[in-house]
Amino acid sequence: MEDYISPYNKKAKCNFPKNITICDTTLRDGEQTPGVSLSENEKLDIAILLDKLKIPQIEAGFPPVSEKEKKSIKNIVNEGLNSKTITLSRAKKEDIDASLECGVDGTIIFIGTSEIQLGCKKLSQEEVIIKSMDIIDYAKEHGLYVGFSAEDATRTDLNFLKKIYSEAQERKVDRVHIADTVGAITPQGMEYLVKELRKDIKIDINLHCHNDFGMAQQNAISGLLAGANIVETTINGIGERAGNTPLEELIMSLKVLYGIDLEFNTELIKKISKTVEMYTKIEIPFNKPIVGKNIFKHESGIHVDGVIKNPFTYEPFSPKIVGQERNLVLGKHSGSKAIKSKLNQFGIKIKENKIPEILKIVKETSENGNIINDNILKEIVEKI
Ligand SMILES: CC(=O)SCCNC(=O)CCNC(=O)[C@H](O)C(C)(C)COP(=O)(O)OP(=O)(O)OC[C@H]1O[C@@H](n2cnc3c(N)ncnc32)[C@H](O)[C@@H]1OP(=O)(O)O
Ligand SMILES: O=C(O)CCC(=O)C(=O)O
Repeated sequence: MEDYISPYNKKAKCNFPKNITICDTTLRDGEQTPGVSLSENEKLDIAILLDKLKIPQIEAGFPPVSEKEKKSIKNIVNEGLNSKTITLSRAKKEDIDASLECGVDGTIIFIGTSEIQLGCKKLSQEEVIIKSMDIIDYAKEHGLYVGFSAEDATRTDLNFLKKIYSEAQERKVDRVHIADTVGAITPQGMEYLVKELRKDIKIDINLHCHNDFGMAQQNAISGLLAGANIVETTINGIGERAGNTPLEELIMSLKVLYGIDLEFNTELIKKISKTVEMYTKIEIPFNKPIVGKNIFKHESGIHVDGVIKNPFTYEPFSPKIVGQERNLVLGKHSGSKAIKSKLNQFGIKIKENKIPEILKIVKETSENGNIINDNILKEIVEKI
């Protein structure tokens, strides 16, 4: 693989579990982004791209939302993808029935467990255990792969959390979810919590991290290092409020920085990111790690000179790994090498002593608030 990262990464001891996997929830939590409503075809397109990327599990939706939502989930199931399809369910039999009707492989049963959630729903801890175990039994009896999510787990009393996860484990759920529902935990808090839970919980632990403080990815990595082994992600990090752990950032950090290659087809990342941007109408910030349009774009003269000589002077990995392209642009911060490189690209031959003149006009044009596109550069050259 083409990259050039810090040699100190390997010096630090990082004991990741062997069986890390990803469940992508773009089509469920991602779609909960206010204002987003994906059509059946759009959902199917995204699911197909996730499958091509080789994401093992797709959370395809939340069936009780509407008849159309159920139809979208059924369409994805009927596509016969390699990725497993799962849904979200409340602790209600009707939700499990709806998931069964959709024909998915599994479902995640969630219920609020923190004091604030229990208070709002007027439920005691005991009632929550009884309610959720009943539904877990029901879902398991009907052959579903079952995840149990303690909603707001990171603000839930630890003894209660251990108790409810242990009961779920006894009922043979396939995994438990630590939902950091409002992004309220730190990476160190997540490490502590996962290590505590790992004393009792031997099944898969899934991390559902929200990004309210920009910590979602760090929390996921910290949780994995502490012994959790599944992360829920969304493309472009969309989702409730500040969103979820971004799929592209997590898998590329694991692959490039930590050397954990989950064998995804990462060259499809830019395509899937653009598709989600187009369908959700949520613009990707220009500086969004991995997929933003500035990630492999260089204007500063010293950087352009470096990148021309060796791209790894100012890039940690090669754009083609994620389906991006390198882009050298001209502006106020350009140097002569950038001008020469652009002229070469256009096959324009010009005397060496004219380059400073062109550079001066390029800088002035940019400082006057204009973008120097290819045509403007050609006009400048013609003038000279
Ligand atoms: C943390 C998460 O992201 S959880 C997922 C959140 N996603 C969504 O809410 C998106 C989809 N939601 C919807 O389409 C609707 O809210 C529906 C169809 C699910 C429910 O609609 P309504 O029946 O009209 O209920 P409404 O949304 O107003 O209120 C939620 C109800 O669900 C109950 N509820 C919330 N969580 C759960 C749960 N895990 N198990 C059982 N009931 C629950 C609430 O207590 C409330 O019940 P109440 O009416 O007795 O007070
Ligand atoms: O854990 C999950 O997958 C569902 C819960 C959730 O979406 C949340 O708490 O934010």
